[in-house]
Formats: sequence, structure tokens, C-alpha cells
Amino acid sequence: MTERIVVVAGALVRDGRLLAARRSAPPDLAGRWELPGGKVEPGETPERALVRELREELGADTQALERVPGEWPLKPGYVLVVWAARLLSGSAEPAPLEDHDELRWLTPEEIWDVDWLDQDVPAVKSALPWLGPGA
Ligand SMILES: Nc1nc2c([nH]c(=O)n2[C@H]2C[C@H](O)[C@@H](COP(=O)(O)OP(=O)(O)OP(=O)(O)O)O2)c(=O)[nH]1
Repeated sequence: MTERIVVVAGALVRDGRLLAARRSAPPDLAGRWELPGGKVEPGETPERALVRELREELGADTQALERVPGEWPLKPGYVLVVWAARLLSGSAEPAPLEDHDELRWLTPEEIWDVDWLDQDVPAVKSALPWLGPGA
């Protein structure tokens, strides 16, 4: 049986805006936008992996709220799942510490202004209901 690697990403929402992160590496993904996150490690739940990754990458303290339905294939052997998440009160402001060089909090009107990774487009569409009515 082939193991598959789960990449968990956060639809981090604040005041009706979605956090988008621009990748700085590897070269084939650099400059494209994604939902921040990373690989789930063996024995780890996706929720814990997400909180860990967002602390490492953004310096932020977050809570995973609920799974966004669906899963999306990435490169062979990798699958993307998404959780809606929020910043905890008292968290530092998210910053592009690792893997990213720019962050944007996008309003529903701005969602498609950034160049999302192709494989993130359906995931972002599925996360839109978490931005609130009208998104
Ligand atoms: N985090 C994240 N990764 C994504 C998305 N879409 C997508 O194709 N990927 C790819 C990029 C990477 O090949 C892989 C996740 O790797 P990563 O570099 O973010 O994860 P990680 O922090 O656990 O990796 P590592 O540096 O520890 O090896 O999934 C997405 O929306 N979020």
C-alpha cells in the first residue's frame, strides 16, 4: 500500500477576510499564493499539525475550528485538506517568518486578485462560506 502524505492548510479568517500567503520556496512554487500549513507528521492529528505549522511559519497562535469539506490532490502521493481556523486573542500578528515572503488578508472581493497555486483554487472556493454571508 502506498502511504499518502496529508498536507493540512488553514483557512484563517479574521473580520471576514482570508489570510493568503505567498510562497518563497521551492522555486517551482515561489511567487504563488496558498493557504498556509504543512505536512501532518506520523501520529499527529491534522488540527494539531495545523496549529504547529501556523506557529512555526507565521508566529501566530491559532485554533482549528472545523474541516472544510473536500480533499485535493497535490503532487503524486500528497493530498491537501483544509481546516477553518481563527487567531487566538493575544496571538502575535501573523508574519511571513518561514516559507513565505508576503501575507495578505483578502476580502471576499479580493480573493481572486492573487495568483493562487492551481491546486489551491478549488480548496479556496470551498473555504469561501467561512468568510460569512455574501462571500
Ligand atoms: N502548506 C501548503 N502546502 C501546499 C499548498 N498547496 C500545495 O500544493 N502545497 C504543497 C507545497 C509543498 O510541496 C507541500 C507542503 O509542504 P510544506 O513545505 O508547506 O510543508 P512542511 O512545512 O511540513 O514541509 P517541510 O519544510 O517540513 O518539508 O504541499 C497549500 O495550500 N498549503
